[in-house]
Amino acid sequence: MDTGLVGVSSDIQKIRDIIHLISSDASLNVLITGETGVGKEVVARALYESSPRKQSEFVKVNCAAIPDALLESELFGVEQGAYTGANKQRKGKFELADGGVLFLDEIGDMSFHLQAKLLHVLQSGEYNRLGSESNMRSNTWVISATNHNLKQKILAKEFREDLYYRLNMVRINISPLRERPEDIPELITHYTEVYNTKYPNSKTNHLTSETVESLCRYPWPGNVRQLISVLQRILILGCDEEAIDDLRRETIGQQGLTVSDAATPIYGQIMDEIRDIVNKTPDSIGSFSLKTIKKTTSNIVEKEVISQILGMTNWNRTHASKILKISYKTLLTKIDQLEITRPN
Ligand SMILES: Nc1ncnc2c1ncn2[C@@H]1O[C@H](COP(=O)(O)OP(=O)(O)OP(=O)(O)O)[C@@H](O)[C@H]1O
Repeated sequence: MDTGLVGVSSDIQKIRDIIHLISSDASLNVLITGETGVGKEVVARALYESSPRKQSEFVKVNCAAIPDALLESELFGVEQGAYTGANKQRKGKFELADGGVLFLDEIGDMSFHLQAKLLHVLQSGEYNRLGSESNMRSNTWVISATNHNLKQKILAKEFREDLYYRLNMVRINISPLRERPEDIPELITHYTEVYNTKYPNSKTNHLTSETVESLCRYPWPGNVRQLISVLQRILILGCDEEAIDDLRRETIGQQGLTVSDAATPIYGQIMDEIRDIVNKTPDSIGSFSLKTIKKTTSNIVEKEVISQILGMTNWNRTHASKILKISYKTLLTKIDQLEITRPN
C-alpha cells in the first residue's frame, strides 16, 4: 500500500513495519519524534491511511500555533453561552476526530494546565465541552509529534511524566536525513515527478547525476522539507550549480565559521612578525618566507574547517570525508597531523 512515505533506508523500512503492525488495531497512542522536517506528519498520515479509521476524519491540531486559552476550546469544544462571545455551540477536535485520528503536532509546546486536561481524557476516555457538565466519550486514536526532547522537558518540570507515558505507548523516532542519505535519490525522484506535473513550464525536468551526488553529500539541517524546497528551486529555475554553491556556503556558515574568522589570529601573528623583521637584513630574518606563511595559514584554515565539519557530523568521519571530498584515509591522516581532537 502506498502511504506516501518515501525512502529505502533501513530506518524508513523499520517505520513501515511498525505502521503495518499497529495500524490494524489503531488504538495504542503513538508518539512520533524527530527533528523538524523529517516527516513526522507524513508518518502520522501513513498510520491513519493504513488503519480502519481512514473512513473517519484525520484532525490535526498544532499545539504550538494556538494560544493556550483558545487551544482548550479547540480541543474540547464550547457550549453556547460558556463565555462572553460564545454565541453558538462549537464542536472540539476530539469530537470531530471521533472514530478517526487526532494528530497533536508540537505536543511538547502544550501548557502544563492543558497537559492535565489531556491526561484526564486519555485516562478516562471522557471530556466535557467548555461550559457543559455532560460527559462526552472519546473514541479517537491519539497520535502526537514533537521535535523536543520530552525527557529533558520532564526533568525541567515542563512536561508531565504521566502524560508522557500515556502518549508514548508506541514510539516512532524518525532519524535526520543526514543519517540516511540513501533515501535522498528516491526522494529526489519522487518529488521531481510531483513537480514536473505541477510545474510543466519548469526550466528543467530532471537532475544530473553530479547534482544528485552533491545533494546526497549535504547534511540537510532542515531535513526533507529543505531538500524539497532546494529541489523545487533547481527544477523551476534550472539553477543547479547556484543552488549547490549556496548549500556549500551554508555548510560552512551554519557553524558561524568564515575562513577569515579562522585566519584572523594567524594574520595578527604574521603582521607582528613583519613589523619585527622590517629593520633586519634578508640573511637574518630566519624562516620567514611567503612559502612558510602559505603553509602555516593553510594548515590553520584546514584545521578549523575540518574541526567544524567533524562537529557538524557528530564526528561521523565517513560522512565528513564525503562533505570535504577527500578519502576517509586522508581525513584520518589530517586529523592526526593537524592534531584535531574530539571535544568531550
Ligand atoms: N519520507 C518522506 N517521504 C515523502 N515525503 C516526505 C518524507 N519525509 C518528509 N517528507 C516531506 O517533507 C516535508 C516535511 O515533512 P513533515 O511536515 O511531515 O515534517 P515534520 O517532521 O512533521 O516537520 P515539523 O516538525 O516542522 O512539523 C513535507 O512536505 C513532507 O511531505
